[in-house]
Formats: sequence, structure tokens, C-alpha cells
Amino acid sequence: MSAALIDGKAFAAGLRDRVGTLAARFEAQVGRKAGLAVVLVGEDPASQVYVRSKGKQTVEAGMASFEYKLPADTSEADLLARVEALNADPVIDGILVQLPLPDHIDEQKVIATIAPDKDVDGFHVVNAGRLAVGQPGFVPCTPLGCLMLLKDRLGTLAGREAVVIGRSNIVGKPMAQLLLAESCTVTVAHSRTADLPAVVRRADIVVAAVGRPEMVKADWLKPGATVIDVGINRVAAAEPGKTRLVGDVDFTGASTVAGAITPVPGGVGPMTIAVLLRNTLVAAWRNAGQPLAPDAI
Ligand SMILES: Nc1nc2c(c(=O)[nH]1)N[C@@H](CN(C=O)c1ccc(C(=O)N[C@@H](CCC(=O)O)C(=O)O)cc1)CN2
Repeated sequence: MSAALIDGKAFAAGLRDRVGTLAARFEAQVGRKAGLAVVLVGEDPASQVYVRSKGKQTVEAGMASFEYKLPADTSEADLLARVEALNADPVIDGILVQLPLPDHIDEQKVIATIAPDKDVDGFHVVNAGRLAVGQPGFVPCTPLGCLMLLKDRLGTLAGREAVVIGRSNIVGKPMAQLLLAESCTVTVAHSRTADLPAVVRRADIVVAAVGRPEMVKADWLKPGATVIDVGINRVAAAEPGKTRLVGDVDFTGASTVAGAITPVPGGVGPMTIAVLLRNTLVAAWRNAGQPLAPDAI
């Protein structure tokens, strides 16, 4: 079998277009642009790239981007004060603090300080709770992007066996909640799962979010399974001194068994920022007192 490629880059471009249309309508009706604030502490090179992309794509979608680049030695108190100021600013609809933060800052404290209705990352415990009990709220961008790709590929997910590998608050746990809400039978596997290949082999849907380069092998997969690879791992390339990106799935091998698979790069990654723009727009319409219908975008 040769798996179909799930083109996250193309899907993300379509989502950004739809966001752009509704962002223009927002500006025309409300009299200002929807606004996203992104806070970066320190100089982590990957984070700098992601934050730059977020700003560029926000502006391209017709929204206002506010970037705050703070030095690596910013105190926790100063960061919390910045977040409080953004909470109170009426032209800011969404707030994102880029992770990871330097070690001296408590990430959970920072996330807890973001107003839940501006928490477009969906990391605040209030939004995690809303997702768990099925109330409307913000859902973390990467798992929501994975769900969009799955529904686009498979239509209804009800009754399917799904295995999520990884239990982080940012991807694994919300992904499991989303799949459960779609009536999948969900297993969350992790580093201490016994006989992981056997567990994964049950799955019609595999979401790999474990951060281990090419860990999921072809013979772990049920033939025809749909494989969503969340991993972004930089490894040494064949050419000395060069690196390349690989996912958590052995793409070449898995493609011979899976029915469909996301590539790395170009799969889940681009969905993360496209969904961030979508969440910001949803926040903006809600803050303006005109919430969008749940399926508007
Ligand atoms: N506050 C947050 N911090 C972080 C998040 C997040 O959702 N919120 N996610 C990641 C990083 N991230 C966005 O912030 C992100 C990761 C990857 C991509 C992406 O498009 N990847 C490309 C490859 C890019 C490359 O060449 O390095 C791909 O997979 O095709 C976008 C955003 C951690 N922090």
C-alpha cells in the first residue's frame, strides 16, 4: 500500500483564506482589526522563527499583530505584569506567550494569568476544563489542527479506534478529548505503556506526539490506518554538518502500510499557526459581542 499524503500546508492555506475573509468583515463591522499579542521571552532560535511567522501570518490575514520581545532575564513578575496589561487592553483579542519559557519562570503561573477568553492557545485550566466537559472554549491549536485534517480526510470519526501517543497538556491530552468528543474509542499511550506496538496496531487513527524521532515503525500500524505525525525533530542529515526535520513516525516505512499520513515538514506544523489565527478571530467576534456560529470557520 502507498499512503495518501495529507497536505497540512495546503489545508492551512485554505483555513488562512477563510480567516482572512471573516477578519475583513470584522474590521468593516467593528471598526478595528482583530488583534493578537504574542510574547516571546529570550532568544530560543526555533521560538524566534515561530513568533516571526505568527506575526507575518496575522498581518497577512488582515489582523493586527502586537509583538513583545523580552530579554531572557525578564523576571516572572515583569512577565505577569505584561500579561495583566494585555488582559486589560481592549484592542487585544488574543494573547499567546511563546513556550518554552526560561527555567526561572513558572509556565503554569503565566498561563493561569492569561484571561481565559483571550487564551487563544487554549492552555488555561478553564479552557482545558471546558474542553473536558464539552463546553465552548479555546482548544489548543495543534490538536485542533490535527482534528481538522482527520475530519477532512475521513468524514465522521465516530466508532473508530484512535491511539494518541503522548500525554502532554498541549497536544496529547486535548487530542484525546477531541477524539472522544467525536465518539472515537480513544487510548492514550505513553512512555510507560506496555507493548506499545501492539496497542498502536489496534488503531484506525494514530496521532504520534511523543517527541522521539521516527519512533513509530511500519510494523506498528494496522494496514490502512490514518497517521497524524505531530513530531518535529531536528536530526543530523547525511551531509556532514547539516540537519533535517523528521517526525515521530518513520515516514518512509509507514507510508507502505498506512492509508494516509501527514508529512514532516508540511503536515501538522503549518496547521498550528493557521488555527491560532482562527482562534484569534473567534475571540475577536466574541469580544465584540457577536460570537461566530460554532461551525463558521
Ligand atoms: N504558546 C505556544 N508555544 C508553542 C506552541 C504553541 O502552540 N503555543 N507550539 C510549538 C511551536 N509552534 C508554534 O508556536 C510551531 C511549531 C511548528 C510549526 C511549523 O510550521 N513547522 C513546520 C516546520 C518548521 C521548521 O522548518 O522548523 C512544519 O512542520 O512543516 C509552526 C509552529 C511550541 N511552542
